[in-house]
Amino acid sequence: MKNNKDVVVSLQGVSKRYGDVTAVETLSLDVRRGELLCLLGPSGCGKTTTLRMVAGFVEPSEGAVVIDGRDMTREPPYRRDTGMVFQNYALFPHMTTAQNIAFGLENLKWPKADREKRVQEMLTLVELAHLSDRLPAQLSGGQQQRVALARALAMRPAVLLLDEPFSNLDAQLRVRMREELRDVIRKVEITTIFVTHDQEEALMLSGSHLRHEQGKARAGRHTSGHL
Ligand SMILES: Nc1ncnc2c1ncn2[C@@H]1O[C@H](COP(=O)(O)OP(=O)(O)OP(=O)(O)O)[C@@H](O)[C@H]1O
Repeated sequence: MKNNKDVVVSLQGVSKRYGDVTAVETLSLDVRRGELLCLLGPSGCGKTTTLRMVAGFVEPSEGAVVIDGRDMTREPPYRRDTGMVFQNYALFPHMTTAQNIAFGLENLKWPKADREKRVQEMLTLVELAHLSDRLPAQLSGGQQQRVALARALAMRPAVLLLDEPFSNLDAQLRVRMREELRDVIRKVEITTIFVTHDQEEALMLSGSHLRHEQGKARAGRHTSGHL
């Protein structure tokens, strides 16, 4: 039997409607601690909306979003203990690599020395220590993606959320970045939800731990299990 303490994210009958459009319909799923869940499906099937409901950027029309056992359905993003990497990275253009990574830490009541130490740890993790003073415009796409990942992980969130993070990269770099991301996720052992429309990407990232959510995101229509 599943131990509920192991469930980090639980979507319970979650729907989202925009007027006549139903983006997500009564979706229920659990993500356990340390699990990497790929949401895989064609454009428009509701993957991004699902991820945004977990992050708190979109409020469900129905259902509940439970994170670490607490009902977060009506809570704002900053209270949810999630870190998100967006398709376009959403880095602050006027801030250096180190400043971007430090951004979320400013709101924590950590001593300055601890914050600086954490930024250094993150720079090392994503191998960007030598580029810590560069602005995003002076970085390659892959490097920007790594800054976004480091920023999302810096606050030690319970859940890492990734929305097609490689979509702006060329094919060769995409493959390399997938491997890097998989290594980083393994190293920090973080619970992760990854959105993609690319089956190869989903398979490569989740390996033997693929839980496959394909087609329209609806309860009863998604298959779940390990491939
Ligand atoms: N703010 C919005 N207002 C109205 N309709 C929306 C809004 N956001 C999403 N939708 C609709 O909801 C459906 C699901 O969108 P969503 O972005 O979640 O899909 P997706 O699977 O992530 O697609 P993609 O892979 O293209 O990003 C689509 O039909 C979309 O047009």
